[in-house]
Amino acid sequence: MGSYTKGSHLRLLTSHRELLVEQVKNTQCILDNLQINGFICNEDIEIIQRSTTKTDQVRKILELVQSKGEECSAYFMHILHEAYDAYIDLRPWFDDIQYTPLDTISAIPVINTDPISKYCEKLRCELGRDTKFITSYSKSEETPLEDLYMDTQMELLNDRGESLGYLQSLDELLGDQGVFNQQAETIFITGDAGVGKSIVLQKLQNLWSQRELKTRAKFFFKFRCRMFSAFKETDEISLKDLIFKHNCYPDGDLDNEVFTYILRFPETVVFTFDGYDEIQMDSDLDNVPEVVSPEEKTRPLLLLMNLLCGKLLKGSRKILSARSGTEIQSRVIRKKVYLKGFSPEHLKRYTALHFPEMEHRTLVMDQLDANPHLCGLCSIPLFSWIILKSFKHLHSVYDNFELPDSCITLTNVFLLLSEVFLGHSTARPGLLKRSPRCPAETFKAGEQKLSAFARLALQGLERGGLVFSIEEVTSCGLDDEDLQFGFLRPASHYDACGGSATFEFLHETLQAFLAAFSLVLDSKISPESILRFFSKCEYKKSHISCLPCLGKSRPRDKDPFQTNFQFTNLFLCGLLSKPNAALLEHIVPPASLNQKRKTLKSYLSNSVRTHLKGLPRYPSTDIEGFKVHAMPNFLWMLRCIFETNSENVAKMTANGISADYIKIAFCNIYSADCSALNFVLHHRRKHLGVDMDNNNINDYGVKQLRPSFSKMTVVRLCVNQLTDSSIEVLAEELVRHKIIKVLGLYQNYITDVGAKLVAKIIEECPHLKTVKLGCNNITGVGGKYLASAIQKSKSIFDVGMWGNSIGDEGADAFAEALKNHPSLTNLSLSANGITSLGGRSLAKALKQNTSLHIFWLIQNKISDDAASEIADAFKSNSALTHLMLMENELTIHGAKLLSEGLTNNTTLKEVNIKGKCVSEEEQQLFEGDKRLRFR
Ligand SMILES: Nc1ncnc2c1ncn2[C@@H]1O[C@H](COP(=O)(O)OP(=O)(O)OP(=O)(O)O)[C@@H](O)[C@H]1O
Repeated sequence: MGSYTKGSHLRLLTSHRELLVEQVKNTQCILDNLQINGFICNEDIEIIQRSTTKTDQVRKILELVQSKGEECSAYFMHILHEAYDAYIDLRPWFDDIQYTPLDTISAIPVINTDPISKYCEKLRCELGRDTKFITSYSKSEETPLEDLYMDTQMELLNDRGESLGYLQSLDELLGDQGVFNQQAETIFITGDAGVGKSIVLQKLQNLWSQRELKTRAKFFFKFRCRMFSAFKETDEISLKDLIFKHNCYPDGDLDNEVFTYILRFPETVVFTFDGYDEIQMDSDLDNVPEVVSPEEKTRPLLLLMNLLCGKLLKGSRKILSARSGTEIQSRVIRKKVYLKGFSPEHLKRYTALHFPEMEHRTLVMDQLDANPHLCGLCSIPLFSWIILKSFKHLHSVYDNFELPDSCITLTNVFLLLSEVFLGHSTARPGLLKRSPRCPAETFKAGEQKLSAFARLALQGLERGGLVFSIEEVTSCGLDDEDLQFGFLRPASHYDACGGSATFEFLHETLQAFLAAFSLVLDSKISPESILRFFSKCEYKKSHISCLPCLGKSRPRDKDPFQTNFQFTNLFLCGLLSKPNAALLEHIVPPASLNQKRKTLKSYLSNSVRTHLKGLPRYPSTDIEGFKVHAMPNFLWMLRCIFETNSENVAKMTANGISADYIKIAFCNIYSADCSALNFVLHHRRKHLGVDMDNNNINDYGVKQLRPSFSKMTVVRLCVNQLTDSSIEVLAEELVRHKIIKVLGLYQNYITDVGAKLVAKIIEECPHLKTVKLGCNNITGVGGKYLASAIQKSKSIFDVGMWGNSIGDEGADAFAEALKNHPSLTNLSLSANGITSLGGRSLAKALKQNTSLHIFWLIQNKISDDAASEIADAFKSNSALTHLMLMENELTIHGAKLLSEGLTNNTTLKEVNIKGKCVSEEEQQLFEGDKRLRFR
């Protein structure tokens, strides 16, 4: 509506009367404001309150304000608009009518006297304050969330872990997109350590506090799951305690109106529970004893379980986050979002946020571009943050932007962070730039403090603790001043259930790093006992099944610290690696370092050997030979071997895979892991097929794998966010080595540019049998390149193009390829926008084809116009066994022609034209023809 004319408010109230009567629940706030500002008197209020129901009262109020004229009507609307939470259900209406108050009206104040909205306001205010900054390593460095937050890749998954596409904005998180279980109420966010689960929740909370989240939720309660393990065993709390005592208290709510409202309208409540993996418990969401009453006190964990299962406060929305690998029954999950970190494009934008000055940004970007492994690490936002902060540090200390080594490992990243922390505190003000210390000097100078932090971290890890009391901190030899280093920060007040101050490490991965440091630094820790956390990560034989990593095996074995142990082991490998010896020797006696290194290497070799022997073997369907399925901690083994930098262990691993094919699909591999994979695989003597489908590899990962492509006969990289730049690398390598048999690139971001490169691979690789290119962005142009290459290939057997858009132009080209093709047996051109025009060309080509057995053309636009040509092809074609034409535009007329055509053909087993264009009665006409199918 925008600008309001005389009488327009009056008219609006008349035309939207029913909506207002239905949506306005609180009359008191309206009456209070109308009275305070002299629009109505006591007598008016008494008359209105004589009506017994709320809807009648609203009707009376509407009559009254309209009878008082335009100004009163305008002010009435202004109240509804300003008392935001009291009338939150009207927000879409205000958007619809594009409401803007008149200047004269907006000058009249509105007080929100509704106790519910006063509480909402308090919640918004507290949440806004708590979520304003991204915590950093020192108070002075804290950055406003809005300055550094970037949406990451948020993939929706179904209950089988299959992709349902990506969320475009955080608003969609609470929406219906991707819901696979309407009955369940918990939205599950998962992802690796440091990928940004907490930050996503923080952003969501912050948006809600600013009223920028598209939701009608009036209440938003945030919790960290670790709080539920922090209670004493005997502690009992009720739902009311949980939200009021442990979150936000409703001031002056003597009549308990807020809680009563929450119980009446649970759908107005959103809870976030961050870090479910941090909970130490033995409970199973399947067998949760019911807490019947919201007032009843019970064990806090039980309360949480009941909320998540929807047994308590049914109808409220819950968002739960946990690290990947944490299992929760699908029954409880409404939808699942998997965070995949920064894409290359995100990383560019994130770098720009850190380096607003063009000159610096370019220097940093150049270094990143030259180092795909570093970029791979940067796809995890936490590592990205550390690396970019370190760049800044290097610049401030040494006046340059160069990182020390071209192949920087995760251990190096954390060493750099420690150097920054130690450098901050041991720096002599004003002298820093003129006399920088080298890393060894910085570590030597900070050795004592580093040991103290490391001791504390290890103690925590051993007792399963992430939060430390001040007594624990001081008993390790750390004082108040040491808190300024940045390693530790005060723990959020939600964790301290009323107790005294507590602290936590900047991030759990930093605690894991320091714990590993303690294992190396502490001379009292024997070489054998540095291996203490490996045994906690070993997988019991009974859990080894044929399922891939994200299958039904229980990777966590109920230990909430599993990934922290894995990280500690990884950092131990990194710290004891040869390249880091030069630094470590300044603070650890070389003899001790050597002994520990030897013990670790021999352990690693043995466990890799045992692991590889135990891998289940199956006959491969892609190529001749046997296939092994990697087990969940195979990836961690690879990571450890890479950190150790031991070529011997890598060689042993590569050649110890006693199969022709390894499946590491659905293993949570991200781009930086490809360096580890490559570190091992490039040592392989024999050829190997590698199935890496459904991971998070992207272009950086493919670049890292470059040397290993010389060994690969199968390259499966489906669903990995690859663009044409990956295909460039693949084309160069695969064409150079010419051993490729199977190339899987389904569901990536390949365009015609990439299609041209794939065509080159098809043309020049004489053993290539299978190419899967479905669900990319290939048009007729790319289709032509591919078809022409397929035409020339004598080995190609199976081609999948499902879900591109090659259209009739591409279909014509494929028709040419089909004519007299010697080997192409399976082809899918489904969902490619092919009309009868293309359909006719393909049918004509079939007359001259003797190789194709199965032809998928479903979900195209082929109509009866092509039917006679297809039927004609049946006469002369004697190779085709299955023609799949489901969901095209064929009607009864087409069906008749096809049926007649079939009488001349004995090879076809099925022609399927299932779709909406032939009615059930019409289908009955073909009952005698078993080969023409409609379902
Ligand atoms: N979307 C983002 N935008 C900007 N920075 C981010 C983003 N996500 C994460 N970060 C950076 O990474 C750090 C770690 O993120 P966060 O704590 O959310 O990870 P997490 O997935 O919860 O890790 P964990 O499983 O270990 O708890 C943040 O403190 C922030 O500096």
